[in-house]
Amino acid sequence: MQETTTSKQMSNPTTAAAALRVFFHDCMVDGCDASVLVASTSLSKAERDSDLNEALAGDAFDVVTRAKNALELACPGVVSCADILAVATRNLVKYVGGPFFKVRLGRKDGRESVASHVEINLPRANASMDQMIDMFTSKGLTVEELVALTGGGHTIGFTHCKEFSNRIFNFSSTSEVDPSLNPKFADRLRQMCANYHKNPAIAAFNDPLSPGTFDNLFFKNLLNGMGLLASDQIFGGGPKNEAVGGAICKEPDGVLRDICSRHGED
Ligand code: HEM
Ligand SMILES: [Ca+2]
Repeated sequence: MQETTTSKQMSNPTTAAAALRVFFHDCMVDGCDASVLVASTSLSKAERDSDLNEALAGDAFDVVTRAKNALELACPGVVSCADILAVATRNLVKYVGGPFFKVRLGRKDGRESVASHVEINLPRANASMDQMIDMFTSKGLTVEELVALTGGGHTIGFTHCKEFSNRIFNFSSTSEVDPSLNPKFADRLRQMCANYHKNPAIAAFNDPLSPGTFDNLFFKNLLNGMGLLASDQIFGGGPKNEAVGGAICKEPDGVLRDICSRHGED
């Protein structure tokens, strides 16, 4: 397993982010049961083919397939794809600088994969804070976990221009770009995405300062107006994001404010 994940990451450095997002999209929809890997049939449309999963990167599916093939040869019918996805993601996150943690095994692969379950369980880039909180707390995750997991997810990987184009082109009748964006960052994004209609594959780094490393720069970016997605920037709080109706740092109870100040200070 270790060998499969390491060699895949070395040959395709986008694999870690790909797997982490697929794991997130799997777990949020009917639990971590690998239902996101299941293919559609003529009778039913699977999660994989829902609109929200359209851009999941092929490297993630490939690394699971490779590990599954190797494990089936060694011990047929023992290790589930759900466990493989969990362990592969852990290994890959560690490889790009993240923490090591033990993964408890024994997940069973789901028999059901229903495309319509995706939309109600996963947030989009224009989700409000309340929608994100509702989705996470309905799975037993706290608000702090929502922020930590999203910061952990978006410290690596890419986002296609269409996910944030409304923030950099024709934002409102008074402003071309979202005022919560750092103006220089917005300029760079506008140049990069100028032709995104013609070339929808153009994508920007989620964390422009350290795109391939798992670290806490996501949080520092937010404080500088460099959250790529509107949903990310909501977590930034502070005066810059009043326009998008944040902010987690402004909560009076102190708990949420701690998350921002902790990451903003060090
Ligand atoms: C909670 C709100 C979240 C929203 C609205 C959101 C939304 C998005 C969107 C729109 C993209 C860009 C997809 C594309 O253009 O291809 C993306 C990428 C990504 N997300 Fe999230 N996400 C959220 C939370 C998370 C969490 C909790 C994780 C993991 C723990 C995560 C991991 C990732 C990763 C790794 C990528 C990059 C994928 C790649 O480069 O292949 N996200 N997310
Ligand atoms: Ca990073």
